[in-house]
Amino acid sequence: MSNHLVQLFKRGPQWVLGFMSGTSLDGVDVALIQTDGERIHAFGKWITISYTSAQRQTLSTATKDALNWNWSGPRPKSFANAEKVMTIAHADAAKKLLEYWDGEKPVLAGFHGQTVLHSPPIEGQKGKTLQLGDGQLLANELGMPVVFDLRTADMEAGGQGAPLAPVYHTALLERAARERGDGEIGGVVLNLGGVANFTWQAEGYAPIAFDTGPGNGPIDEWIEKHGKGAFDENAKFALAGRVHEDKIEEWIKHPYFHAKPPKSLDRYDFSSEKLVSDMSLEDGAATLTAFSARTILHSIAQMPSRPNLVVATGGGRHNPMIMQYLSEEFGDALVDASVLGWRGDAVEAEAFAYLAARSVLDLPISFPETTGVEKPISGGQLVMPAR
Ligand SMILES: Nc1ncnc2c1ncn2[C@@H]1O[C@H](COP(=O)(O)OP(=O)(O)OP(=O)(O)O)[C@@H](O)[C@H]1O
Ligand SMILES: CC(=O)N[C@H]1[C@@H]2OC[C@@H](O2)[C@@H](O)[C@@H]1O[C@H](C)C(=O)O
Repeated sequence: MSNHLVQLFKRGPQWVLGFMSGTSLDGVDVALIQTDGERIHAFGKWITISYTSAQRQTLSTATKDALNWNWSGPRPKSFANAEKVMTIAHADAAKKLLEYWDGEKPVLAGFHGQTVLHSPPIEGQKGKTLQLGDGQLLANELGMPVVFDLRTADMEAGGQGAPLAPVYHTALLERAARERGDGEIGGVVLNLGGVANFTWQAEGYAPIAFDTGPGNGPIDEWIEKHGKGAFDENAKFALAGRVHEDKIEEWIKHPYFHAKPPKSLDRYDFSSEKLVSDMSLEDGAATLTAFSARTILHSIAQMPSRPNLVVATGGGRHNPMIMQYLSEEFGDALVDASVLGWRGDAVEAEAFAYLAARSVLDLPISFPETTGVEKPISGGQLVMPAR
C-alpha cells in the first residue's frame, strides 16, 4: 500500500490532510494542501474546531500528569483516555472539513498528535518526546492512510525532535518567490504559538530554525489563572499594564537565550508562575507579552543577516502588543501571512500534511540546521485503515 501511495505521488501532486493540536490546547486545526512532497501546488480548505471544555480539561490533566511523571515509572492512567478523546476529535474535525470539500479526495493524512512532554537531548544524551494520538484509530475513522509519530525518528537520531515545520516554511517561501517571480527565497517565517519558533532563510545558507522561547503560553496561563478567559484577547490586559523592564533584563540572561541553535522547548519550560507571580494582572500580562516579543527579536538578531521579510503566522499574530514590538523593529518587512495568500492559523496543520507526503516518499523532514540531527532524515509511522 505504501508503494501504491508512492506511485500516486509520482504521477503528480495529491491532496493531503494535515492536523495540528497545539500546545495552547485550544482545538484541532485541520487543513488540506495539494503537494508532491516538494512543492505546494494548491491550498485547500481548512478549519479549526475548538475543544469543548470537557475535552480541554482531559488534555490539560494529561499534560499536568505528564509533567509530574517525567518519564519515570508507569505511564499516567489519564493518557489512554486523553489519546482516545483527542483522536476522535481529530476524526470529527476532518469529517466536518470534508463535508464542505468538493475537490478530489485526499489520499493521506498527517497527524501530529498532542505533545504532552518534550525533553530535548542534553549533553550527548538522546531526548524524548511524547505526542498522544492513536494513528490506527484515526486511519480507521477516516478510511485513509495516516502518518503519525513524526518526531521520534529525529530524536532517536540525536535531534531535538522540533521544530519540524521549517521544511514546510521553506516550501512556503519558495512558493511566494515563485509567485512574485523574483526567485528570492529569503525571509523569516515566524510561528507565534504557545512556544514561538521561526525559520530563517537566505541565499547561500541552509535554513536555520529553532524555538525562540515562550510565545502565548505563559500569557494564556496567567489570564486563565485570574479567571479572565483562556487568553488576553487583543492584549486588553497587557496594554493596560506596565512592563517591568528590570525583570525582562534578568530573565533574558537565562542560558536558553544564549545557547546556540538548534534548540527546542517544552511548553512549560517558561511558566508564568515562576516569572510574574507577584505582579498585578495587567503588569504580569504586559511583562509576559513583552518578554515573548523581546526573546523573538533577540533570536532573529542572532541570524547571519537581517531579514527583509518577516511573515507572522500562528495565533499570537492577533495580539497587537506582540505585533507592535515586532513592527517597531521590522517596519514594512513585517507582514501578516495573509498578505502572501497564506492561511496564518493553518500553517502548522498544512505543515503536517506536507510532512506526511514527504514521509511516504522517504524525503527528509528534519535537518542539522533545524533540529541538530546529524544528517537530514525522514520520519513518521504510516498506518493503513483496517478493512
Ligand atoms: N485576538 C487575540 N488576541 C490575543 N491573542 C490571541 C488572539 N487570538 C489568538 N490569540 C493567541 O493565540 C493562541 C492560539 O495560537 P495557536 O493556535 O497558534 O497556538 P498553538 O497552535 O496551540 O501553539 P503551538 O504553535 O505552540 O503549538 C491563543 O491561545 C492566544 O494566546
Ligand atoms: C515538541 C512540540 O510539540 N513542539 C512544538 C511547540 O509548538 C511550537 C514549537 O513548540 C515547535 O517546536 C513545535 O511545533 C511545531 C509545529 C514544529 O514542530 O515546527
